[in-house]
Amino acid sequence: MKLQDSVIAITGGGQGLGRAMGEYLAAKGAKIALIDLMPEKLDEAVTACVAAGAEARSYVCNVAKEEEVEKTFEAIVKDFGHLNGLVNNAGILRDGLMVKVKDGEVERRMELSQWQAVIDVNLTGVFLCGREAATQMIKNGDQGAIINIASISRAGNMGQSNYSAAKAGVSALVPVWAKELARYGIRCAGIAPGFIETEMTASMKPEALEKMTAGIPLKRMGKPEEIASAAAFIFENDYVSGRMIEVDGALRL
Ligand SMILES: NC(=O)C1=CN([C@@H]2O[C@H](COP(=O)(O)OP(=O)(O)OC[C@H]3O[C@@H](n4cnc5c(N)ncnc54)[C@H](O)[C@@H]3O)[C@@H](O)[C@H]2O)C=CC1
Ligand SMILES: CC(C)c1ccc(C(=O)O)c(O)c1O
Repeated sequence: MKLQDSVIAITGGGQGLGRAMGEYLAAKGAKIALIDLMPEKLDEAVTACVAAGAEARSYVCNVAKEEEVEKTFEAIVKDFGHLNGLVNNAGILRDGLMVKVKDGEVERRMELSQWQAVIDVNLTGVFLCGREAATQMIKNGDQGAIINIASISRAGNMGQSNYSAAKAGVSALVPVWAKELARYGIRCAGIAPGFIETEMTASMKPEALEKMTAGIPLKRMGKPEEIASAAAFIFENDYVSGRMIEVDGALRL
């Protein structure tokens, strides 16, 4: 698929990896629909995509709300005329151990609300956006690809019952959708990033950063552009489908 003039929707596009992917794909000529909860962040990200050389629009939407997601994808096709791709990137963290023994007593540490919040956004949100993107693409006769952003934590990371379960789930959806949607000319693939340089890691203490990077075989965190270039590769290579790409500097948790 050629990125030039393709229409790509990106959830969680207001900041971080979503914004970086928007700018990268915009520089390759794609038209970008950025979806996020935060209007101010969306405005800044749209300006950055336009500066990178492409048409871009923003859509305020909670990916965990079915009705909002349906309206958003209808609006994207109405505004741009087409939809050729989706990056399911929006995600949140609410880390915590499941249980802990304190003073000889077993305490429940991960609240159901903490579990549910992450499942709602990181798993249900991916399902809803994938379903609506596929619906609009098929109705409109548009071919293209859906990319699910997982994490190295999909293999199971301590303190991340909710997050690891959701990221394993979105990875499992990749071959399911690749098989179900191939007949409509829609591919599906995923990216599982390791630690990537973001605003959060930039604000970490140097000692903590050093300790974290020391455990990565490549001895550095990834850059947002390195995730964005993996996304561009998936969109541009028409024989990539049903698989995960791991971009993690060879780290294993
Ligand atoms: N930063 C990292 O090192 C890694 C990130 N990831 C994954 O990459 C993705 C992006 O991560 P970052 O850019 O670091 O996160 P971030 O927190 O900087 O950005 C996430 C964006 O998603 C938006 N968002 C959150 N909940 C939403 C909802 N319900 N509806 C719509 N938008 C919502 C936020 O407003 C924010 O703009 C996530 O799925 C994350 O799990 C995976 C591995 C490593
Ligand atoms: C534990 C993994 C590598 C990780 C680290 C940080 C974030 C983040 O800041 O969003 C993640 O989403 C992760 O999956």
